[in-house]
Formats: sequence, structure tokens, C-alpha cells
Amino acid sequence: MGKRIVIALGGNAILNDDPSPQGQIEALRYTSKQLIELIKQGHQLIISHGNGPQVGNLLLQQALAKSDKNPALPLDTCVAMTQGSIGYWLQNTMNEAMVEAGLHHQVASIVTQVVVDENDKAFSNPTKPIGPFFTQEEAEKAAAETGEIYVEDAGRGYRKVVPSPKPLTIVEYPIIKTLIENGYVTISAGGGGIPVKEVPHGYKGVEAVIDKDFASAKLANLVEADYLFILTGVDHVYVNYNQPNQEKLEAVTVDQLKKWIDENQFAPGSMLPKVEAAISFVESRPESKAIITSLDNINALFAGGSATVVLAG
Ligand SMILES: Nc1ncnc2c1ncn2[C@@H]1O[C@H](COP(=O)(O)OP(=O)(O)O)[C@@H](O)[C@H]1O
Ligand SMILES: NC(=O)OP(=O)(O)O
Repeated sequence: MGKRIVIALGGNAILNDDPSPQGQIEALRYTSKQLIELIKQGHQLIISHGNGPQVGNLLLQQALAKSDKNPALPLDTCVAMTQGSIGYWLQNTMNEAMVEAGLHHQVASIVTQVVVDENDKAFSNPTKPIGPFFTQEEAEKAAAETGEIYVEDAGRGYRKVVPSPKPLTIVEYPIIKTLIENGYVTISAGGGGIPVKEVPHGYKGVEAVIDKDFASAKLANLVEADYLFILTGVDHVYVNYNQPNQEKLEAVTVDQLKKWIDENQFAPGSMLPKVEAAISFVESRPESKAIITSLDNINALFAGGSATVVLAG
């Protein structure tokens, strides 16, 4: 029986070594072919994706090009722009894959706003890495010149960090749910969604980048998903990751994961938010499951393979 699955696409699924538009489309073309297999099996797909590298690059372009007649655009607008560009590429590659597979589902990207609390302490403590990686020397120079904050990102180099408030709700979720229930494949909450605050009569953008794993967990709760799939660069979450005694996690409970979080087993800015997002989803829907694995492993998983499966309890 078909399941309702929110799929959060991580860096590897939307970007490879070639950051050109054509390179990103190629990455999405490969990803779409994998995702189609789930549609063939009768599952409903609610796709979301990251934008960390893309939104950071777009901000750099704003700074380089800005003039009185061509002002730099604020961060919430840059999130909307990357949500739009990645959604545009992905809906086309999904449609292509659908036609090749002889399927007739239609795909829609939804400009998605995510409500945050303007008093979230994240605004005074930026932690979300975006954009390219720099050496320590380059990062120190950029920080001195711009006042921006750069931090070391999970052993991979230095990156600019921006505020990343927690998602409270998703403005367009009733529309997304209606589309899914009518057989459409949706792409929404891209880049964690456009961060907005509630104001009288509507919403106003705030400068931040929401973590797409937390936004996807919120989306999965709101659309009453059976599964949240968080796709990333590894087939499993590990304890003692990259050490001789590393151990892959298969079926794990929330209580076990919380113990390992207390032992700092998961790197902040990379695996920790995924684990926390998985926990928040299964805590909000204890009958559902969250799965952390790679894109290439999902079809094997449905055929009896192994991944990190997070269960309530
Ligand atoms: N404990 C861990 N278990 C597995 N992977 C980990 C762990 N800690 C850090 N990682 C790294 O975190 C990466 C996922 O984070 P990241 O690349 O930032 O996410 P995304 O795929 O969303 O872009 C994995 O590919 C792996 O290299
Ligand atoms: N917005 C966001 O979390 O993007 P990444 O997953 O690319 O960091």
C-alpha cells in the first residue's frame, strides 16, 4: 500500500562537483530518476531540498553587483530565489523522468513561507553554514572586512554562518496537502522555506536560513506523512563516526539517539540537525518513521535493505 513520504534532498542529491546551472540540473536529473522508482511503487512524494551552497553563493553575487540602481537583495528574498531556481530545475527533471517511465503524475513547485519567532535566540547566535568553504586565513580576512561570522564546518573548512530559527508552521501547508491528496507530486519548503514573521494582515520576510531538515520535519507532521526521508551523503548515521570503532545505526529509538546527542556523537551543522529533525518528526507522529540514508540507498531499502530508521520511544 502506498505511503505518504516527505523526502528532504541534501547537498549530494542536488549538487555535485559542477556548480553551473547545467551541472545542478544533471545532479537533479539523476536524483529524479531514483525518486521515480518510489512513485512507481505507488508512494506519494512530497519533496523538499536544501539551498545552503546556492543561497550563500547568491548572497556573494549580491554583494559583488550592488549599486544604487541594482541594490543587493535581502537574505529572505535570496532564499525565495534559490527555492524558485532549484524548484524550477527539479520540476522539469521530475517531469522528464516521469515521461521516460510512462507515468502521468504532474509536479508543482510551491513558493513556501515558513513562520519563525522573531525573538528566536538564533537571531543573536548565527549557526547555519551557507555558501562556499574558505581557508581559515580567507575566513578571518572576510570576517574582518565585512563583520560577518565564519565558523569551521564539520572538518570541511570555514563557512559564513547566518541565523537559523526553528520553523513554527508552514503557511502554504493546506495547499500542499490538497495537491498531494489530488495526486500531484509537490516540491515545497525548499531551502527550509522563506523565513517570515506574522504581522497584521499577513507575513513579512526576516533575514535567516531555516534548516531544511527541521522544515521538512515540520512539513511531514503537517501533511500527516508516514515517513520522513532525510537523504544525505551516507547510507547510515554512525556513532564514533570516522573512528576505527565506528558503528552504523540501523533501527534506533528516540531515547537512544538522545543519549548519543548528549555524548556529542553527531556533528553540529551536519548530522546533528538531521538527527534532531528525525526525532522531532517521530515525536510529533509516533506511528510514523524517519529514515536517514543516501539517495542511492532508498530503493534498496524498500527491497529489504538497511538504513538508519528512527522510531518513537
Ligand atoms: N555521526 C555521523 N554519522 C554519519 N555521518 C556524519 C556523522 N557526523 C557527521 N557526518 C557527516 O555529515 C554529512 C551530512 O551532513 P551535510 O553534508 O551537511 O548534509 P546535507 O546532505 O544535507 O548537505 C554526512 O555525509 C557525513 O559526512
Ligand atoms: N536550508 C538548508 O538547510 O540548506 P542545506 O541543507 O543545503 O544546508
